[in-house]
Amino acid sequence: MTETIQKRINDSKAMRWTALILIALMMFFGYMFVDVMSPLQSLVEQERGWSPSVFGTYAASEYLLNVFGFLIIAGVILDKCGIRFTGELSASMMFIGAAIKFYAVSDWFPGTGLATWLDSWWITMPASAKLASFGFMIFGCGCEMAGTTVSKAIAKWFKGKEMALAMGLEMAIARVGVFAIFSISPILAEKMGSIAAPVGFCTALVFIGLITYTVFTFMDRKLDAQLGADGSNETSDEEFKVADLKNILTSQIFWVVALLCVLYYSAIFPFQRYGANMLQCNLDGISPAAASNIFRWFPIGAAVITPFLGSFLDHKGKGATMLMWGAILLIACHLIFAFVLPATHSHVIAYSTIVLLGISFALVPAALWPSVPKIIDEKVLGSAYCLIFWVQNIGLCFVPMLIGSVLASSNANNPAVIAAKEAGDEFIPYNYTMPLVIFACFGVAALILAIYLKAIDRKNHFGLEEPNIKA
Ligand SMILES: C[C@H](NC(=O)[C@@H](N)CCCCN)C(=O)O
Repeated sequence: MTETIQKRINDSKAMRWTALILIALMMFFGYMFVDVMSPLQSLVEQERGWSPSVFGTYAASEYLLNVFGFLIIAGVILDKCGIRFTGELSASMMFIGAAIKFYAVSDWFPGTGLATWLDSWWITMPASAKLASFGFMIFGCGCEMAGTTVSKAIAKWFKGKEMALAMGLEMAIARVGVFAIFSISPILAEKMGSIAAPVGFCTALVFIGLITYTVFTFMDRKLDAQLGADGSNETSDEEFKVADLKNILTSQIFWVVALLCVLYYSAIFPFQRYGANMLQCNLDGISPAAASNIFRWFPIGAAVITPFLGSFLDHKGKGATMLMWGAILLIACHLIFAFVLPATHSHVIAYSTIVLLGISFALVPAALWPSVPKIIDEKVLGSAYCLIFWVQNIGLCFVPMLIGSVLASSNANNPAVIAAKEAGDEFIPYNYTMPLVIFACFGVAALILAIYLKAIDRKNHFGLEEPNIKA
């Protein structure tokens, strides 16, 4: 008797990579929206009166609801309702939040009753900033929930296949989005004569992301029909129970991964906010544009290398070792920025350290996210990703504030800073040594956790050092 083996939609290379492109586009547009206002800080100050501290509050609002528990609920929604519903919900929240922020910075908003009311309390925060922060908070919930949904979707579609390469490519595409918007946003704002133009442009792109994800859901429905699942919890036979969260939270390896994640990313994303200014201060006050030109090799370097490292992980493994090397490079780079760059003012050292940091930023994400399905039961994978993001978001929300205050206090008696402020100079030559040492300390703690992770993997055989594709 001949047995016919039913081919599934994700067995076709073309189909699973098409699925990846469709979901990665949602994240690409999402990451563009996140940073659309980052290069416009001074313009927003001129046009809408947002001071640097208002800008900081607005930036933190992205993570606020997530930190106060939304991401935990998001994990339950993801595991209970599946990747189709949660993806659509996240993309819709991203679009609604984006549209609110667009309205807040548009010329239609000032003079309305809502604007007058919002201006009547907490007067240091303009009405436009309050409403934009509210929109960004909703967008941030959608975007982080989408990030976890995408990881779970890739784990489902690429299980036993090129999973790490697919996750690496998805992250690479998102990083290209950051690079692209840093280049496009100032041009659009200048050409259209308003900060609302790039925000409106990216809001439209976020809507396109909602459409591409919707197309993916039709493909995923087909995969479920082939898997014989009912579509509510697409990948698992067993029903998810909220009580399962207890198993995650009491798992030692979960906490090792979550803490490693928050420590590592706290030395990356918050650094990204200060990086260009740090280069300016250490390279004899080069222009902000010249500093950005050096700094943008960081996300682009990571984008180019991440898929190769993902492919390496698929075929050769060594995930825990990659995490260790990523942390070692992170420590080395921050120490070079802290001590070698201020002493040498060398552009060659600046460029090569940025490239090294890009390699680190490829090593850790490429190894970290595909390792989660190896240590966590599939039916609670969504909750596990969300809980890791939750712990990480706490760091991303508060570390920039910590770094900002350390930068201010460690420069309080800096004569060059005092003189520049007294002279009313636009450029303030801050000394970044203390914040950079803090970033390096995060790296040291992440390294210790990576070494520990490798040890418990060796003992418990989680397979972190094993390839995803078995020959
Ligand atoms: C996949 C991973 N994403 C995250 O860690 C997000 N929780 C944070 C994204 C922050 C963007 N402002 C990554 O991008 O490596």
